[in-house]
Amino acid sequence: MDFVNKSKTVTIIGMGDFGRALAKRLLRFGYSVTFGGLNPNSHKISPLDPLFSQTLITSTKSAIRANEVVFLCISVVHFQHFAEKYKAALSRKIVVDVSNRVKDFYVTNSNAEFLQSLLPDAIVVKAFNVVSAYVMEGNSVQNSRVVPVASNHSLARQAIIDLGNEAGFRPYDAGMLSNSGSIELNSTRMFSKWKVPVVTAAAVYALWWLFVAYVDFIRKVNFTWEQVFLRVANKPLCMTAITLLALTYLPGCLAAMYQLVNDTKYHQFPKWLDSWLAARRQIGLVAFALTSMHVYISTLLLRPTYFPSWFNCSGLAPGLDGSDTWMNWKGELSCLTGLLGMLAMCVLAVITIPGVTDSLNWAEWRFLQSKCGCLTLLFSTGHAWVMGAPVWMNYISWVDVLTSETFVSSFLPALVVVLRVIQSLPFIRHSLIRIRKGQIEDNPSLTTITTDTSQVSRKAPGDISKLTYTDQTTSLSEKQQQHPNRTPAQAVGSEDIQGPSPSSGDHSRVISTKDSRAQSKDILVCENASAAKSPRSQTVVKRTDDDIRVRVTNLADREVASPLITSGNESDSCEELVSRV
Ligand SMILES: NC(=O)C1=CN([C@@H]2O[C@H](COP(=O)(O)OP(=O)(O)OC[C@H]3O[C@@H](n4cnc5c(N)ncnc54)[C@H](OP(=O)(O)O)[C@@H]3O)[C@@H](O)[C@H]2O)C=CC1
Ligand SMILES: [Cu+2]
Repeated sequence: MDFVNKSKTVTIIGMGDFGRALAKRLLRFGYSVTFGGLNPNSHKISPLDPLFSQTLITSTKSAIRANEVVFLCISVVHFQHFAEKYKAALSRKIVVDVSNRVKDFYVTNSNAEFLQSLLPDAIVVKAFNVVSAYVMEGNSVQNSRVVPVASNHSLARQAIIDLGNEAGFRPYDAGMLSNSGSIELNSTRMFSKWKVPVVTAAAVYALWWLFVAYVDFIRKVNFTWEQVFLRVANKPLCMTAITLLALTYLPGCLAAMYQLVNDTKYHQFPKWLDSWLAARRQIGLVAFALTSMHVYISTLLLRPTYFPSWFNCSGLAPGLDGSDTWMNWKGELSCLTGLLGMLAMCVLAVITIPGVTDSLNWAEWRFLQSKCGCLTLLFSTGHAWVMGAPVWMNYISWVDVLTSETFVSSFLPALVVVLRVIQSLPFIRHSLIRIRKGQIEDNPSLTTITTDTSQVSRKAPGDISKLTYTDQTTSLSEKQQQHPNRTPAQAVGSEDIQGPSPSSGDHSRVISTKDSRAQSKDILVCENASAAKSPRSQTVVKRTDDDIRVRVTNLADREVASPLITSGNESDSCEELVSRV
């Protein structure tokens, strides 16, 4: 079987929306397509479309025979019927399963594994199910979709990755077919990363609403009910935005504190902190959306009757049109701090757009994230304080202060600012830099193992967030999502951790563990799992029949080591670890 598809010919079974869109994309990139369908004579392919003029449309059987690579663009519901009929013809062919889950049609594990069980002699590859027919058909290949490709056969997987690359996608090796379950789930699960941030925002907004209702309608009556839609609703909106902003930067401070307390970056964060770090991007974007709304509403209402303390008036005959009023320092400074905060937030939001993220190098991205984040917090807190501080001075009791909306809502952001200032003090900063560098003295017994994904069940990018990272203030899962072609190790700039690699496109999962028996600077080499040799050699590469390999290294390579995922015990030796992997 020729896995290098030099002839650039493929078969597509199913002339529905997806099959046609896929054919168009492949034809555009120089492939020849043979279509096979149930009814080759009644299909929706327009003979007038010049793209399809050279396309052969034939019976399913002839189409399968025509090429080594067969895209199966039919619903999973028809798999069984299809397989029964064409099992023999598909023997030793690469069958690409593009299907997504169908409600009420139950399959164990995944559609792809179901198909593989129906076609045991074929090589099933899961790919392209994350791309919609609409996107597939589109002309634009800029920012094209990241496509996970999974199969039990590494050469077939590579052939489809090559094809995806040629067709303008960003395919990546997603390991074994057993990972198709999460690939299929990730492509149909709705807004899974947004649920917690949105629910948190709604809960915070509801709490601030209750607070505002108590302060402005029960404790004192400051507004009429007619103003609840904009003027009053704008208050909890602003308070929620600033709280979410603080919640975006607080976990970074907590992570730094955790590292300082443990004096190492190689301790796993608690699970809640891990999830919180991974959700920062979404929380920040929700904060940005609410801030934008707050700015629009405030601009609509910006007049002396709504914000009397922001304006001076001549005092003679205040006109209804505000013609004899002008903004005082408080009004001007509130607006300025608010707008500067919004500007910094816009920069933060823009750099989360994948195209922009890709155009920045790691240093630029980190600089903007960190500095604009700090500025946003400072300006937003300043905005609340400019509005509130002149009033706080006149308060006589603590109850007044504690029922001040500006004071209460700016408490958390101010705390984050203070934490960040403390963490930037020279002696604390140096400790953090030392810890994050992962110096050898840190933990001289540390061992890192990388394994090829075909060995361990590799997670799709969405699931990589479940692995631990200790990457300064930036979550690995975040960078992994932004650079899905990088392995977790690569995501922190450790390209060479994989050592001598026969196929550079392979992705690795990094597992760390402690090896109390490994001596510092000793690296264990094993040509295969059962022959762990000298503890003073250079690299560990295990190759079995296919492409499975393991590399064990110790702290001599640690400056390129990735954030760590714990597996194994204190007492495990390298040999045991290798044999277990
Ligand atoms: N549409 C999309 O955006 C996406 C679709 N997918 C997946 O792609 C697959 C196809 O989807 P889509 O194109 O939208 O569906 P359609 O219903 O538009 O097309 C399905 C096609 O499959 C044909 N077909 C059904 N059974 C067989 C069979 N036994 N042999 C040959 N052909 C058969 C149908 O033929 P006939 O018309 O004669 O019944 C029809 O042309 C699905 O598994 C879906 O999950 C994945 C990602 C996105
Ligand atoms: Cu405001």
